[in-house]
Amino acid sequence: MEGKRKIRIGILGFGTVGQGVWKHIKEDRAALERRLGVKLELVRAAVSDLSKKRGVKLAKSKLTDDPYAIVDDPKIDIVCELIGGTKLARKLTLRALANGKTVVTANKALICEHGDELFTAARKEGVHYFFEASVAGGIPIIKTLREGLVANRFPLIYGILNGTSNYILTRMEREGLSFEEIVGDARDLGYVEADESLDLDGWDAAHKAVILAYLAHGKWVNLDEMLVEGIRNITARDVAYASELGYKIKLLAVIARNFNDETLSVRLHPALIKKGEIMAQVDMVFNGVSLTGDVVGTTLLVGRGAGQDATASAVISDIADAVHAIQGAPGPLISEEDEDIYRQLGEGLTLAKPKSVESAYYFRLRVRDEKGVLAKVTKAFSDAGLSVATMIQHEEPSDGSAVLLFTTHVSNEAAAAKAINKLEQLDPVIEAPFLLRIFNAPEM
Ligand SMILES: NC(=O)C1=CN([C@@H]2O[C@H](COP(=O)(O)OP(=O)(O)OC[C@H]3O[C@@H](n4cnc5c(N)ncnc54)[C@H](OP(=O)(O)O)[C@@H]3O)[C@@H](O)[C@H]2O)C=CC1
Ligand SMILES: N[C@@H](CCO)C(=O)O
Repeated sequence: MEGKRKIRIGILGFGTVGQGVWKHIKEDRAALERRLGVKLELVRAAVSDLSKKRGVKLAKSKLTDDPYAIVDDPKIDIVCELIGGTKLARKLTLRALANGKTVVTANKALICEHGDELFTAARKEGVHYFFEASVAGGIPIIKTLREGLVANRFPLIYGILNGTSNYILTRMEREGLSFEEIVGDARDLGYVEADESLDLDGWDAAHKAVILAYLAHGKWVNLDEMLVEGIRNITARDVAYASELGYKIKLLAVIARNFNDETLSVRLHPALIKKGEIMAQVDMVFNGVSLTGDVVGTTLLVGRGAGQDATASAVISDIADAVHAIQGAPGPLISEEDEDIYRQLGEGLTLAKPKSVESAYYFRLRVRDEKGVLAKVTKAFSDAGLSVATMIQHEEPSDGSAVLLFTTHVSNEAAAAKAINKLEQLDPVIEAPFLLRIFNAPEM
């Protein structure tokens, strides 16, 4: 392989991930250079506040508060966009690509919103845009999907794609705390997005689900066409109730394609999964992705989904691919820039309406503990078209109320919404009814 003897890297953003990338390239430079056959130079990193104290120390000359000094620097070959957000990051990425640089990113929000434009720009400029760290942190899911499992079509991909939510749900389960009591620790560990609603309201995992759906099925799904629900409304009691029923609560992305009627459904919501499932053992900051391919069967990948080191590992793997591409090696086996391949994958595919998505359900109701209440509640379920599978009652002697927990047989979102509406109107129901979906993983 011929090409440059030295590859120069500029980093946009020197926060959790940017510092991790810098630190590991510096610490592991000799081994990396041996493997890649080139020298690596970390040229500069851009930040917004030059005076901020940072864990990874840099000479003053290596930091700039002008990100354009990186994307416009003719000496820099690879730009790592680790700023986050979608406005400035988009501008800088387009500018770096237009300047002929290879760009590596961990920014799932940006790809979800502007992936098409950015892939087109990379294709036009004859460079690559790499994004392994954008989904599931350190798990090499992008490479697995487009290279290792290239022989497959995927009826089902599901998993835990947000480290922050999984960390919070795990500690709620283990320590009985509320999520407000735990989120600060997740922040300190560097898991939480600058805009934490991305993690807590499900958007971050939804962005990742959109990216996986595109890679597997060639279709960009708009977030407003998806069911997206985060973990904010889950109480420590729901976690305990779920446990009593034999389940754990996980924030799950589910990407299901029906190859008979060519519909695709992409959704993201907390779900009860049986404690015995391997996915239920994926705890703390770990993510898990289960891919069912028509050739391979089911493959499950588990690893750290957020945090400095795991994410740096994924970014550096992209830097290695970028070095190879710059040195003239062929690009990825199937790259997102091969738009024809992706167009063909998604041809004729329609998006299932969120209301038609099928699931079994868990309902929590607080009712006045009085005669006839159960009959009213079960009638509401049956009028909505839901069939009850199990029921548990917890008495609250302090105020004479009772908490009723129901699970249902498989139905759909339209029926579940109808049930909520009917239950809300019942006089003995004294608190907003709450539901969660139950996800029954297919046999492996
Ligand atoms: N943290 C994680 O575990 C993971 C994060 N990601 C993604 O990686 C990206 C970075 O995340 P993370 O490192 O956590 O974020 P941080 O908030 O820790 O870091 C962001 C960095 O960008 C810098 N920055 C922000 N605005 C500007 C600007 N206008 N000009 C120059 N620099 C700017 C900040 O500067 P300053 O330091 O001065 O404020 C900071 O150094 C995001 O897209 C995120 O979604 C992906 C996987 C895991
Ligand atoms: N905030 C994200 C970072 C990794 O993408 C998470 O918690 O999963």
